[in-house]
Amino acid sequence: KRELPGIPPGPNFKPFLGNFLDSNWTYHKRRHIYFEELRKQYGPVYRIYFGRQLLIVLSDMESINEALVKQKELFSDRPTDKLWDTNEAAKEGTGIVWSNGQNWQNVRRMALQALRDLGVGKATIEERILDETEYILKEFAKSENQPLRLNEIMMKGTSNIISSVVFGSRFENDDPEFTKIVSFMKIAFDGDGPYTPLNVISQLRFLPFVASKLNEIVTVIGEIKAYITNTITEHKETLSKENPRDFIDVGLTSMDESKTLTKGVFMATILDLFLAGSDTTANTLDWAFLYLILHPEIQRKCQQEIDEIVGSGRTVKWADRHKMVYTEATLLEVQRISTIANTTLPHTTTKDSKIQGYHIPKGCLVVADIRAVHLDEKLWENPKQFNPERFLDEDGKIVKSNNLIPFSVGPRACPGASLARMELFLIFTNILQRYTLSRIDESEMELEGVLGITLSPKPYHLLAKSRSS
Ligand code: HEM
Repeated sequence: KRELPGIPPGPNFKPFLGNFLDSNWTYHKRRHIYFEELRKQYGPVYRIYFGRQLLIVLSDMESINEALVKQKELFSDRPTDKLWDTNEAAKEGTGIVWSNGQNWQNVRRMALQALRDLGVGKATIEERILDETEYILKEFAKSENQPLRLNEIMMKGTSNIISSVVFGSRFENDDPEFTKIVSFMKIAFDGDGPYTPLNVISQLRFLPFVASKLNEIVTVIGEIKAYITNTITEHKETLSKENPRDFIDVGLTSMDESKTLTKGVFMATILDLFLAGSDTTANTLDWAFLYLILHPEIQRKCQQEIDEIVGSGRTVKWADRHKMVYTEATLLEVQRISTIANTTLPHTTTKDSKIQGYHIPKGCLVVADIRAVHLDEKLWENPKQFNPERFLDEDGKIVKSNNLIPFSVGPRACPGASLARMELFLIFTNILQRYTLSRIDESEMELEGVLGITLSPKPYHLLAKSRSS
């Protein structure tokens, strides 16, 4: 119970459990509010104990930059050895999210290069996103004038975009295998992620209830891996190294050339792209439409801009975004105010260091509280108010802000940011071009959010009315 001298301040804690009961019980699904309270009490750099692990929370731009950018060599590792569940999942190799050192650099570089070669930021990926948007719109058409829940539709859409980038094909929305994979991802993201009680008391895994849940997870991951293995086998037979069709082709080529990219690492990387790329983007869209329903005047302004710049005769394209400043500002404001990744994933320190004068010991856990930066009153006027205009200057141009960091900063920052931005813009605008969304039940429209690995809106229904009828 004796603390190291000079470490950041923080709340009282219990032996063995640390502050676990507060973060997981008192603030169940509301850890973001717990962090908000702690920041008020202890300032922007504070500590809690997650079980026996010291966890440092950095919750202003200065401390985040000081750690993740200025001391990036010390703060860019993941605490793979300290988290029981990730250790378990990584038995056959880690992908991008949970690798460290040279292995991480190699696999991250390979994935980024592959995404670039396959056309993220270029027309190829745009076509895949627009194709998938048409399927999303078909789901809207099926539920016209009936209560509609966006989350599953968006999850299937964003997973299918990753699928077409990775496998070169999409799943049918009513394919039971696909529905199972998507609901598994949803369950995983609704859980506590790195804050799972198993990381405090790993023996909990022997309780029958927990053991059967873990077995279910192992079974679904096994099925996903079997699917990936089959797809890899099929791809091998038709592979042309000069013309990679998708991520699997790029991976197969790199596997031949590099020893670090083993089959286990490649498999884990594909799982990472699905897990990190589907729920995050789907959730941001879910928030975006919730805010538009609550602010019909902002929805109208976005639609007016779409009508003016594109009209109704063709789909909205990525190149249109330069002229659609109000819509761009609205999407930036959604990312600021909802901050679906309320904190970064856990980082760890490879040496003792100092942040804002505090001692940060080697091997502790560190997270950046992105939500705290996005709601910092020193950086934003009325931060809890939804106001796209804050991202527009007097000449109606977009104001770029270094304080908007939904994808984190430093070497661990999200490698999927370009893909995500493209998806957000194309799906958001093409839906608004064809549908007007409105609220059904006011009591559902809560903005506090429910925290799993990401922060999602409390499930809500909306009404989608075709603009052409
Ligand atoms: C709006 C959507 C998204 C948001 C807000 C988001 C946000 C983030 C954040 C905050 C991190 C953690 C960075 C850190 O620990 O410092 C992260 C990591 C990551 N994201 Fe995203 N992300 C999004 C979409 C995507 C997409 C579409 C992909 C894949 C194509 C993706 C792949 C990854 C991967 C692989 C990592 C781990 C990076 C590493 O450890 O080196 N993300 N993302």
